[in-house]
Amino acid sequence: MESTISVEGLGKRYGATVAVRDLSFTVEPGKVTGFLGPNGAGKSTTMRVILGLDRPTTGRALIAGVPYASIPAPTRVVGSLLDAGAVHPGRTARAHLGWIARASGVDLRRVGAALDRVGIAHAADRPAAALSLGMRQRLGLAAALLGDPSVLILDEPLNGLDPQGIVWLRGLLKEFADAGGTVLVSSHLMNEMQATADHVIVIARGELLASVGVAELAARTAGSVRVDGPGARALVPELRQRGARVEHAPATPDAFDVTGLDPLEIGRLALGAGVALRELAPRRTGLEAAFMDLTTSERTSG
Ligand SMILES: Nc1ncnc2c1ncn2[C@@H]1O[C@H](COP(=O)(O)OP(=O)(O)OP(=O)(O)O)[C@@H](O)[C@H]1O
Repeated sequence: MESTISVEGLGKRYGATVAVRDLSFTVEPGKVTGFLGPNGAGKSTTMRVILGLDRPTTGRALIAGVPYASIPAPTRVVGSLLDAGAVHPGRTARAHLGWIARASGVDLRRVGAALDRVGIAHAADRPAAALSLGMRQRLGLAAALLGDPSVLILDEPLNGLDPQGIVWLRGLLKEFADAGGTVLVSSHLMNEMQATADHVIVIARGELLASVGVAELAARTAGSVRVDGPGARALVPELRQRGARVEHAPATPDAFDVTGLDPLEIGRLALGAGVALRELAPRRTGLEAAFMDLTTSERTSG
């Protein structure tokens, strides 16, 4: 079954703090949707409301057309990971999943498969307190996948994963989406989101800033290129003349960050000027630069 998440005019207030205001967006099946925003933007709050863990002050959030609380067997429709620390420290990974399976009417035989799928079968009988952060994150993912859901809602699932783990999770999410699943995943790692997400929803101060395809957003903003070499300074006037923004890289004698020209154009210019470079490398990806632009202008205008 394919399930869309729709957030409609959502508002959430905690006393005097407005965590989310009039937020509307949809998360489509068949795609990985990144959920981005600075600290305190309201991402976790929105995810908790979608999962029925927090009551909205205004508006609503629906999964496949109904609120989470109205889904008859929710773990079979929605898998979630909000806080990987939320495991009883004395309970083993296997017992933790067994407990969730029993509580949600999932066949206990799925536990072993889920442990295998997230790569912690070898640690299945260790108490949760003896698992590393990355292993607890994988256990949380196993719990999310246990009911074979069509929707995944994951809050910062990359936290604590090693580079292999990050690549593994990227593959898992893409596969899940390719099979028609709906994925909403928050992260602060822009490079990773650019590699993983098809679509991003960007919020700040509880408000929607953008809901857009990753490629489109990344293309809107050029990333910066680090240009470093003993004679690089000589290139600066020419770079500026061609419309690039050039900033001296902090704490370096000869390095500059150039925005608005691609590395090949800069390389040709250096070649023409006979300037040797030790570094000519994209630094910020388009998504990271776009995120900074979006959230910084919001901060200064707000
Ligand atoms: N239970 C709560 N009680 C009071 N204020 C809260 C509560 N939960 C969240 N807030 C406030 O709501 C705002 C949004 O927080 P939220 O955790 O949703 O942001 P976030 O985008 O997930 O941030 P981060 O990237 O830091 O995890 C913050 O100002 C936060 O302090």
